[in-house]
Amino acid sequence: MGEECKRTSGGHEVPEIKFTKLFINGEFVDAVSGKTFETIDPTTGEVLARVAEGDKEDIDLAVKMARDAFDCGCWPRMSGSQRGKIMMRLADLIDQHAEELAALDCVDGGKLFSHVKFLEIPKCAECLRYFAGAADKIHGETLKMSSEMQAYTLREPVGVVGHIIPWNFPSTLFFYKVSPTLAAGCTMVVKPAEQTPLSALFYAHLAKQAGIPDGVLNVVTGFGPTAGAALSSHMDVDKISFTGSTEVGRLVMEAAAKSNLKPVSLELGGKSPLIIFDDADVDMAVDLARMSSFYNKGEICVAGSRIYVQEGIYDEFVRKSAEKAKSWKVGDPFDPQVNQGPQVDKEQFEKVLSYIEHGKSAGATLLTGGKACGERGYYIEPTIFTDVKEDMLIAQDEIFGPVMSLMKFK
Ligand SMILES: NC(=O)C1=CN([C@@H]2O[C@H](COP(=O)(O)OP(=O)(O)OC[C@H]3O[C@@H](n4cnc5c(N)ncnc54)[C@H](O)[C@@H]3O)[C@@H](O)[C@H]2O)C=CC1
Ligand SMILES: O=C(O)/C=C/C=C(\O)C(=O)O
Repeated sequence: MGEECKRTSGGHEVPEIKFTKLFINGEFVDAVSGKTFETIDPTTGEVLARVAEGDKEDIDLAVKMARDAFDCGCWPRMSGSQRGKIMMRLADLIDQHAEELAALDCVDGGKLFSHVKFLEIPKCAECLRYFAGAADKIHGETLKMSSEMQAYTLREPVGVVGHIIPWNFPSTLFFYKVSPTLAAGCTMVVKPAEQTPLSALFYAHLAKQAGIPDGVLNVVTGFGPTAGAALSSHMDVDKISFTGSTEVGRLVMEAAAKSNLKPVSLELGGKSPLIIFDDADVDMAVDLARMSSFYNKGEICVAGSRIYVQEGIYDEFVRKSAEKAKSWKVGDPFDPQVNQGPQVDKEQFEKVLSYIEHGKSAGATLLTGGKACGERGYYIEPTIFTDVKEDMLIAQDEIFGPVMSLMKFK
């Protein structure tokens, strides 16, 4: 990883953390309050960096800068093809820094380095390129109203957009939100999750290098109830987009309704079922179920963590799933042989362990796993329960951890 590598995590080198301040109007600045917060390396539980703690005053400043940038027209009135060109440059810069960016999400969020480097970061660049291509194809419609009259529609940028990002896919979800916003000609304030603020600040730096004008993309790191709430209730934010828990999604919608009735996009939790019938290829189904439940340590909104298996193949499915779970390697997320790193933080770690305890006390059978592992950090064994009943919490709640619940059906 070159000369910048100075520290170690799980025995591997990680890059120097260069950006820890808020990014407002094209500059890295301290929070108005001067406060900072710690971001933790989940492989060790130790402090990785101190990051500026933005709150309402910083959000106000960032929104004002985003408004000024919108009103000056430098971005919304730039031709779509020119905006697309700048977005393409940003995509190229992301490709060039893939290793460093992947290392940041790995140390900050416990994500697998190889997955982030070879899957997520390229997907972020692809997402930008896709929307860069769309930037000059934002069409309206022409309607013939009568022989004398025609009506037409124009699509216009909505204005200043607020984005609130979770910690499970800090890069992917940053670009799922930021790319279409840039393409449409909007300006924005992004609030990354407090657990994983580092890559967003690096993206802000790259955005400036790519030529995105000052004030178009602002990043305010900080906590949900302060910075996040200030963004969603802001009177001068024209639209808010949020990915995270259902509980906070409700708060965001309420804040939007109570302030300026801004439109809201929410991407929330889930408890996706997999339904596996007797005629399925059992080996393939076992592999897919394992990936579906344990991918990204189960920290994904589409985790297929409740699995219904038809009675004819149930016993075989259970036996093979137990074998496969045992070969699923948990450990240092920089190690290419490892399948699963640590949960993102102590809170999630404890929450997942408490669901496991709940499953046991509710009468489900613990087939494999069920414990924390490793000498330090927030690691949990891939865990499978059988004999799960519909009304158990482990079959109802989004666990957001490596826990699979198996249920037999006729
Ligand atoms: N759909 C998804 O991808 C995600 C789902 N979750 C679910 O939520 C559970 C709890 O995780 P948390 O980190 O507590 O999620 P969360 O919903 O609290 O956090 C997500 C984002 O919302 C912000 N936020 C928190 N409170 C806010 C508020 N009052 N106003 C505006 N923004 C606010 C946070 O700072 C973060 O940026 C997880 O166990 C999981 O079940 C969590 C993260 C992502
Ligand atoms: O598209 C992906 O690779 C991952 C997306 C994850 C989410 O949207 C989520 O967990 O909320």
